[in-house]
Amino acid sequence: MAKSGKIGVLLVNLGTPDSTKTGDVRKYLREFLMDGRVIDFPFIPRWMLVNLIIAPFRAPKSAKEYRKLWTDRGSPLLFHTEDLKEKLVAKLDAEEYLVSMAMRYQSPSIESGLKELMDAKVRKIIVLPLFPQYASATNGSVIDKVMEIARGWQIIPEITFISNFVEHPLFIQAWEELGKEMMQQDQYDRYLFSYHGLPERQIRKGSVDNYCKLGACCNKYGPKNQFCYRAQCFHTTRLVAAKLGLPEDKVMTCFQSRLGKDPWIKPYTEDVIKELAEQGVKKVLVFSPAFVADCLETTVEVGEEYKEEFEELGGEKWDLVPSLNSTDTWVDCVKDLVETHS
Ligand SMILES: C=CC1=C(C)c2cc3[nH]c(cc4nc(cc5[nH]c(cc1n2)c(C)c5CCC(=O)O)C(CCC(=O)O)=C4C)c(C)c3C=C
Ligand SMILES: [Fe+2]
Ligand SMILES: [Fe+2]
Repeated sequence: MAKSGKIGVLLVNLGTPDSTKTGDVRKYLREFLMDGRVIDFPFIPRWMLVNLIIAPFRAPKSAKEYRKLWTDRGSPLLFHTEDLKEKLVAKLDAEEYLVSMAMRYQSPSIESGLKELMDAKVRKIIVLPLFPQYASATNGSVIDKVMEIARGWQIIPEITFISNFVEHPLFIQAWEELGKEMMQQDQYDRYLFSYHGLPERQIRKGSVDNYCKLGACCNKYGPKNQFCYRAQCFHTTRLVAAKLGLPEDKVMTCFQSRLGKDPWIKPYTEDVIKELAEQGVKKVLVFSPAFVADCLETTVEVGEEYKEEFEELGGEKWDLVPSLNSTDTWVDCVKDLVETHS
């Protein structure tokens, strides 16, 4: 029998507040941090921590940060994801594919993205969480949410989840091209790859047969640690650095954006900045390849706060490689991911 209907594609990024008002930032933080895959505590302690401590105290501070980031088009995370979707639509066969876009938290919701696809009676859905390295807090959470929604449908079409795309050649090439452009303009003493951090506990919980010890084990990426976020980050660094021909002793991987007092995966970006300054390093180029779109964590945290820290400690140049956003090679990467999972 001939197949009927298009293939639906759902692109999902993390989410961002609806505006920079403290109330909207608080609403966003509450939804985000009440996700049991993000703060992986039992419900009551999580509720108390989020609603009595983090949301009330962090919201005004975060709102200020978001004001530095906001543009005429709103939050970069959101508009870059919209641009990515539009460019993907232009490259895919319109007879075969229908693309929608959603945010895991706030708007547009995953419910609305899936509804658009289901209303068009798609025969299959491909879900692409826009996080290159798998983490339960991000990719896992998107998959969980889609399954929760699909549970309520009478007919559940075939659904394919793309778990991660850390090794996709076009993902690596897209970073190579952006890095090259920066390196044509200046020369650097060190190349820092700063990824979003995760609580160490979350890596241990996902470690198969207790393999991951959060040490040198993560320097290799293979079947035994294929879901280890830390190992995938180190692997990304190696692949991008090799493509750019960067000398091994000038490349470092580190982890940013810690929240709370529990240990997060190391080395911490703040510590590495201090070490570099102590060694007399003057010029640093920073990649943030856990993010596919510029956002608070790249533009403000890396591009402004870490830069200030480095310069206060004697550094002279701290440049951030812009994110993939909706650059051509990245759009080609997403197109290829969709077509190979069709
Ligand atoms: C690589 C992707 C991400 C992982 C893994 C991740 C884990 C994670 N994040 C928090 C807490 C916060 N993250 C915040 C912002 C934020 N996080 C990501 C991506 C990952 N998070 C992005 C793209 C953004 C930026 C969103 C934007 O609007 O630009 C924030 C909010 C900002 C702030 O108040 O500082 C928090 C809080 C935890 C706890 C966690 C893993 C457990
Ligand atoms: Fe985060
Ligand atoms: Fe590991």
